[in-house]
Amino acid sequence: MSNDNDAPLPEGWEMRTSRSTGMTYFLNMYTKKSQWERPDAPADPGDVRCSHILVKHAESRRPSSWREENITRTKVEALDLLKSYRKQIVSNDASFTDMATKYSDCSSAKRGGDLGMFSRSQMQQAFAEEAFKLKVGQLSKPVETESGYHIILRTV
Ligand SMILES: O=C(N[C@H](Cc1nc2ccccc2[nH]1)C(=O)O)c1cc2ccccc2s1
Repeated sequence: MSNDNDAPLPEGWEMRTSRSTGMTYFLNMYTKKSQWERPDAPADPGDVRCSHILVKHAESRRPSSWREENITRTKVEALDLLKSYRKQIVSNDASFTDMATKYSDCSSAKRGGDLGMFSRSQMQQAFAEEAFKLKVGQLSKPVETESGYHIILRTV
């Protein structure tokens, strides 16, 4: 995707000037991530970018993660745990990115929960359905897929 310098920045992004170097950089107001490259506009209006927090349980498709080799919690325990994380985020006691990095059972935890850009067909249907309903910056309620329970933050 060419970086058209006249195109408006995608929603949620701001252009900043580095105090130390005077160089222009770009800051995503939702993920608080900054980068030197101008962010690409969504590859096509059908694509979105989301971050998520996943809590797996014993009946998850793959009941294992970087956090826990053998996940034994029940579905009810997983949902309760995820709701407690969501409450901390909504009450601003913790940032989404920190909570994803610490607690998400998805390998995207290493990227603050960021899944990158995706189209509807690229993610499990229940996940995509909720993700595409979100406005940029909006946090979903808990969503169930075969992987477990997720909360989804749309960032682009
Ligand atoms: O499917 C993945 N990870 C699975 C868990 C999982 N299941 C999902 C279902 C829908 C959306 C995200 C999901 N993540 C795992 O680690 O067992 C992905 C990891 C990553 C990492 C970076 C970018 C995309 C993806 S999709």
